[in-house]
Amino acid sequence: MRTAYDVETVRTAERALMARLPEGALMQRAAAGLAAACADLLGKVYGSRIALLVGSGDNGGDALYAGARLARRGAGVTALLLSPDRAHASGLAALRSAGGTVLGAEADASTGIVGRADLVVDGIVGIGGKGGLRPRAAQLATAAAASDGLTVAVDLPSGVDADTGTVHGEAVRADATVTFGAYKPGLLVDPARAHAGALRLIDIGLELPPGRAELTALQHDDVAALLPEPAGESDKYRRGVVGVVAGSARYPGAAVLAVAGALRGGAGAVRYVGPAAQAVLSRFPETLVSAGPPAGAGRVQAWVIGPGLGDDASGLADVLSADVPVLIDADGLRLADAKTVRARTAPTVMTPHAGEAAALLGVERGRVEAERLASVRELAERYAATVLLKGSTTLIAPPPGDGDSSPTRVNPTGTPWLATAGSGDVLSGLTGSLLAAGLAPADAAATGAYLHGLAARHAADGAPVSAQDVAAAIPAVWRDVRG
Ligand SMILES: NC(=O)C1=CN([C@@H]2O[C@H](COP(=O)(O)OP(=O)(O)OC[C@H]3O[C@@H](n4cnc5c(N)ncnc54)[C@H](O)[C@@H]3O)[C@@H](O)[C@H]2O)[C@@H](O)CC1
Ligand SMILES: Nc1ncnc2c1ncn2[C@@H]1O[C@H](COP(=O)(O)OP(=O)(O)O)[C@@H](O)[C@H]1O
Ligand SMILES: [K+]
Repeated sequence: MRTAYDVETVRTAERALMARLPEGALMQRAAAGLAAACADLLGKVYGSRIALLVGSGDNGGDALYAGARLARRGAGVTALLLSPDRAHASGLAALRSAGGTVLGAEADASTGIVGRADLVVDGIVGIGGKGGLRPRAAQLATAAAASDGLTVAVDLPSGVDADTGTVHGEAVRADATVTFGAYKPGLLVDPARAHAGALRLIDIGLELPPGRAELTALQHDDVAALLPEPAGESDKYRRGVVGVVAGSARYPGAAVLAVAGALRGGAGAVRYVGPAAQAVLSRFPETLVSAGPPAGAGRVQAWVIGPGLGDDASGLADVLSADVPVLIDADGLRLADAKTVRARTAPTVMTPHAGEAAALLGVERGRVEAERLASVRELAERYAATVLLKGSTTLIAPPPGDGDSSPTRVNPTGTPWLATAGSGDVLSGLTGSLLAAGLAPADAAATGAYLHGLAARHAADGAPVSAQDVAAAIPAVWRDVRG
């Protein structure tokens, strides 16, 4: 599991550790890790040209000390100082005595040092950054973007918000980020994540309380432990039955795709209720179909409602009053009333994309995309539901009061190839099936998103995919995760 902590928690852990260590020891650990990562990226340190972008805080100190280490290995290192009189004094001394050059940031305009560097080290700001980059810092970020060399961010790409993943104006775009002690939420959530490049975590000895994590990302082992597996005494009912209320005369395909996802999600049977039964049966004869209403369809352990429903709200009351987990997607999100959802006693999972989330929150889509973490948490609170916000970073927020041990999850497996019509329908069926198989709501949502993202990568393999391809690839990635 990857775990991210907010700045306040990291600072507290740093203080506790610093009190036990000699002065400067922590920064030396950070700088050693940073220098090693830079050397890996460069391949050959001797003779390389390195530009350090140095702000006035400890982030700049890390860059200066790492620069000194690289200068001692034969690199030509130049530091560009944003505030010469406030730059980290002992870091500066170390760089100078290792043979590095120190200039004011304005020197870049006349010398073009950043543009010609093999490696640009962004030590402008780290977790002490506030708001958007100030104009001179922003100029350096622009110069780094235009450089021929690679850019490594120290702790965080300067200009992104560590706690929220928002980006205010110009920010450094790194090829890699070397972060210290713990991942910060902004490194895992877009739009900031897209600025971070490849992540490398350096252990500097911080002890972080697991219960204070802001964000977790499941990895193979975590997901493998959650996947349902039939036991010897299983039958189709014990494995769970998922009911799917989806599709319409206009959108029969949404029903087919939701059922396609559901059939691969571990439930023992899939019931389909709605007007697209012929389309579903011709593609998946194993589906149990009925014309409705949902209450008359027979027993189910979880419902999925919404994909391709159009304006048909007729099944909604039955489904929302059922005492089993319900996943609401697509048109269902628009049709469901917040009060009814809040009043449910069994769990509810909602799966909006940014546009749907914006409509539910009454804000512009752009705001949801800029503030994904705040948006998903706000929806989870409003609806007292587990909310899975889809998109370039898929986030899963549990309802408030779900226990401190349940932080927001971020899915690490997505791919932009998933942005294809109908892939969300596959995800809702898949996740509903995992709910029916007995996974807790946040686990079902995180596992569904994980498998769905991996399936898209597997199916795409560098080429466009359709939603059907994604569904068909689920068994292969399930096997892969089980290892
Ligand atoms: N505290 C510790 O024990 C350790 C800290 N480390 C480093 O220290 C960093 C934190 O250092 P600081 O607390 O000094 O803070 P930073 O160096 O991140 O930033 C503070 C400085 O940046 C300036 N600044 C803030 N917002 C700005 C903006 N929008 N535009 C331009 N300049 C801005 C401030 O004036 C201040 O001088 C970490 O990110 C990490 O890189 C590491 O050395 C590991 C150990
Ligand atoms: N840029 C992106 N990067 C990664 N995944 C994406 C991106 N854009 C969309 N997705 C994923 O693609 C799927 C699209 O779902 P959705 O928007 O509901 O489409 P549809 O309604 O056509 O099924 C979601 O799983 C979402 O997370
Ligand atoms: K930085």
